[in-house]
Amino acid sequence: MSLESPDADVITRAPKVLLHDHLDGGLRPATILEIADETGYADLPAGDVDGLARWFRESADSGSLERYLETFVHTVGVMQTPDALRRVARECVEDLAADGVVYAESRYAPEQHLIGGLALEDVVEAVNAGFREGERAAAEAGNPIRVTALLTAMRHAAKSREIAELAVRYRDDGVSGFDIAGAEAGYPPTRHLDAFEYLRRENAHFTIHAGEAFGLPSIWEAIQWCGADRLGHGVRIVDDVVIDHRPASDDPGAALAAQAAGAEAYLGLLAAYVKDTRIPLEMCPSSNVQTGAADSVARHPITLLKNLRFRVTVNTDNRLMSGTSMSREMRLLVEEAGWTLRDLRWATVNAMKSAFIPFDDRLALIEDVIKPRYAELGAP
Ligand SMILES: O=c1[nH]cnc2c1ncn2[C@@H]1O[C@H](CO)[C@@H](O)[C@H]1O
Ligand SMILES: [Zn+2]
Repeated sequence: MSLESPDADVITRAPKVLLHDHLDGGLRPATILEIADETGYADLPAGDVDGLARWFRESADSGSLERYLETFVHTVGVMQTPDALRRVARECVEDLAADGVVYAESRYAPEQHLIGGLALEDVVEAVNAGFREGERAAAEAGNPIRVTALLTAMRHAAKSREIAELAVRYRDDGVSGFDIAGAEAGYPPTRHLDAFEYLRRENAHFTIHAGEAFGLPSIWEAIQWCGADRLGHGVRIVDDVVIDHRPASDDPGAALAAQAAGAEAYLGLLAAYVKDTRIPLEMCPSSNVQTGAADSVARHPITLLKNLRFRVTVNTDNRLMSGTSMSREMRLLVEEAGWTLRDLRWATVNAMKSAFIPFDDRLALIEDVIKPRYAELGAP
């Protein structure tokens, strides 16, 4: 085993922190089939586990965020009863724990789970019950994990204020924050300013999907108008980084090589603000390759931003649509972008520092779990 290039086994054993994972993007294919059968959902595009898994991966591999998002119709379609929501949430926790995740924030949009007649509160309570069951099962299996929920509002809809109020109502019951998601182009974050201003008055936390399918204006609004604590993706911040007299986004591979060879990076005012105020970037390499926000993991801006010491974190986004896991995202970064075990530890500590749970809880996980377990793996 080498620190420079940790192998798959070491990566699986390493403690991980996951801030950006959609509950409705991480179902087990077998579970989708079983719930569809039980609830009479007849629209699934495949009738067997392998075929369904392949359909999600291939359909999400479209180069467009809008088409990628169309695949969620089937996961959301089978998440419309309390039993289904509880089961999906429990399995999510078990799957993350088995992959070495010790703390996760799992997000979903309650407003998308009302088709079967549930109230917003029913949705949150069913998911919370599943998370608690999953935590108990994981602890019994020897993989303790803590999971909190982020409530997402869909950016094309008009429910953000209501969902923000729901997040505040459940802040002492398993919900740690708020998010907006969905198609980015045409739906700027300021459309939901009322929700964000309300959350700030309530001293609540939120992240915003920004700088994924749309560039700097979206990131700027998310931070300077809305006051986001973190950025979902934020990859396009590289549009505001110049290396060798060219925006790093012109040719991310060349920019990375030039920076590694010693070329200075010049940050625009927005990039400097994001870096200087340590705004966490919830980066999701495989997802971005599928939606066309990056052309490969090797050339994904995450590595340049890590080298420039932005507060980078590694995330899965949608495990089902990307056929991925935290271990796989980390393995790809090691194998294709030269990340070391130290880099993985650094990103993990970054993520834990950036979580929406109280500071003392974050510190305890860093000092009592993450650092000692990385030390055992040989990364002091
Ligand atoms: O990468 C993404 N960008 C924007 N929206 C997303 C992404 N992944 C999932 N969702 C959207 O978030 C909803 C709630 O979880 C999902 O239903 C999907 O529509
Ligand atoms: Zn996302």
